[in-house]
Amino acid sequence: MAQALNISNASPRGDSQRHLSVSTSPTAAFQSPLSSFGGALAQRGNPKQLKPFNTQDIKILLLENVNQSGRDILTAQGYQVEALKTSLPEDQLIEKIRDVHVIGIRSKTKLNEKVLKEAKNLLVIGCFCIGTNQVNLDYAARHGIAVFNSPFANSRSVAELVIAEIITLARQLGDRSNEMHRGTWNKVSNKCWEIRGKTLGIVGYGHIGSQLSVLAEAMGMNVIYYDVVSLMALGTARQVPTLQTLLNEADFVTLHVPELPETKNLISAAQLAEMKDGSYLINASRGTVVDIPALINAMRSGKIAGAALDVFPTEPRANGDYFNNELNSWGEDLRSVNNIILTPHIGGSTEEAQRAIGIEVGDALVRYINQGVTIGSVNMPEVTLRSLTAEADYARIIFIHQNVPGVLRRVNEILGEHNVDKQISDSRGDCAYLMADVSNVQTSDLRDILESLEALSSRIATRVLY
Ligand SMILES: NC(=O)c1ccc[n+]([C@@H]2O[C@H](COP(=O)([O-])OP(=O)(O)OC[C@H]3O[C@@H](n4cnc5c(N)ncnc54)[C@H](O)[C@@H]3O)[C@@H](O)[C@H]2O)c1
Ligand SMILES: O=C(O)CC[C@@H](O)C(=O)O
Repeated sequence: MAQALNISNASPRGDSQRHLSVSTSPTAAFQSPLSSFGGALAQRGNPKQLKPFNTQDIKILLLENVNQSGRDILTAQGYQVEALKTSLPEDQLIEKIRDVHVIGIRSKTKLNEKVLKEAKNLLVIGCFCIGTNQVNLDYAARHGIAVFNSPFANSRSVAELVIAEIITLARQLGDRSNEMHRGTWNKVSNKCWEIRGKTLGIVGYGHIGSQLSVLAEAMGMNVIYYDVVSLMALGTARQVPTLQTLLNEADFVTLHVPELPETKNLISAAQLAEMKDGSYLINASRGTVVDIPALINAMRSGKIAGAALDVFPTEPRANGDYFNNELNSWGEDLRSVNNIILTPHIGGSTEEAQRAIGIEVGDALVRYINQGVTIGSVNMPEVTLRSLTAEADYARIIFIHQNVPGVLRRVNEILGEHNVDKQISDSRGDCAYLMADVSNVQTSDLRDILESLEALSSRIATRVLY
């Protein structure tokens, strides 16, 4: 089995050095020729396996109860996988992240600059969810750390939850059920409605919003939507030109936008005032999108007849933790309002969605670790090459570098002395990714190539796979 992987990674400022030569240990510096280069894996006629390292040296930390499907894919590769059920407090996260090559998270773990600065060996981050707002994507790209997510595997689950919430709010089911649990019979129809013929206003008509549109029409609702880009309407839905138009016309407003500076408090006192009297608000996007104290006021005044919140600006770290004023200053006020459904960020939490996410992100991580393929990355250019042929003396060179003029000329000077079979290069923002498959290279050639590439001032990270 081929055995040596060299990954070295330095920040553009040169303040961190990361070397990985895992014929013995992932943290040992690269020194020796790649001893088993062109070994048993290279069989003529089959695609070559780009797994030139001892897979058991790759250390992976999975947090927040990543689904078994993802864990299985990673452990089947032979990687060392540690899986924890919760997120970690920042100090413990920093301790752990220093040691690992891969981290898998969901929505709670904040991989900000402070944490990522400590992640000297980190190659890749897997977000086992849709949202990637919890990761500093630019910092990661500038340090050669690719980030992957699962862009739509839980969209249907969220859309179904919202349908359930629309009916639950329209019929005040939460309050009736709570009363029965307390032993009180309260048979009322006052301000309980059918949803047929009502207007649903969808803010953000992406993967979730558009799924929801189809389901809502099947229930007899009229659908309007507002999005910052012009998007094809499904069914008989209608795009409206402004958020205000949507708020003025909708009986139910549901939010499906990403967490961005522009979506912070997208719904605050002024927007709630624009909504129809007795209308409903649903937020299963991100907690920062709604100004919750303003919502509490609007519900207490009767302006808003009901709300469903699945996401909150600050969410507890683990199951069993309290949702109270220590977490968010308005926690107890929110809990006291009538006809409000509060759920613990479970929009995407179904068996189907979590299993699909585990497979999608697990596969993307394996492809990146073993082959350097970035298809699906949310912070790096998306680059792939077909598999190497099974020749013994082929290698794949990966050069992640700053996107500045003149780099390709320098790289081509280095690689130009060898037989480059295929090469691809792409850039995204400040980061560029070059992948080249070279043939007829000996181990001494590879060492020279590596040393020359690493000497380039534009270098962020260099990998050789063979
Ligand atoms: N509650 C959950 O468990 C759960 C599950 C999945 C996703 N989410 C959240 O839902 C969000 C939406 O998911 P998606 O898959 O539909 O995303 P998406 O990227 O497919 O769609 C988002 C849409 O919002 C639009 N948009 C962006 N800024 C806007 C603005 N200011 N005003 C109006 N429209 C705007 C975009 O143009 C896009 O069409 C995710 O970013 C994630 O944060 C939550
Ligand atoms: O599973 C999670 O923690 C996040 C779910 C959802 O918000 C997502 O972004 O996919």
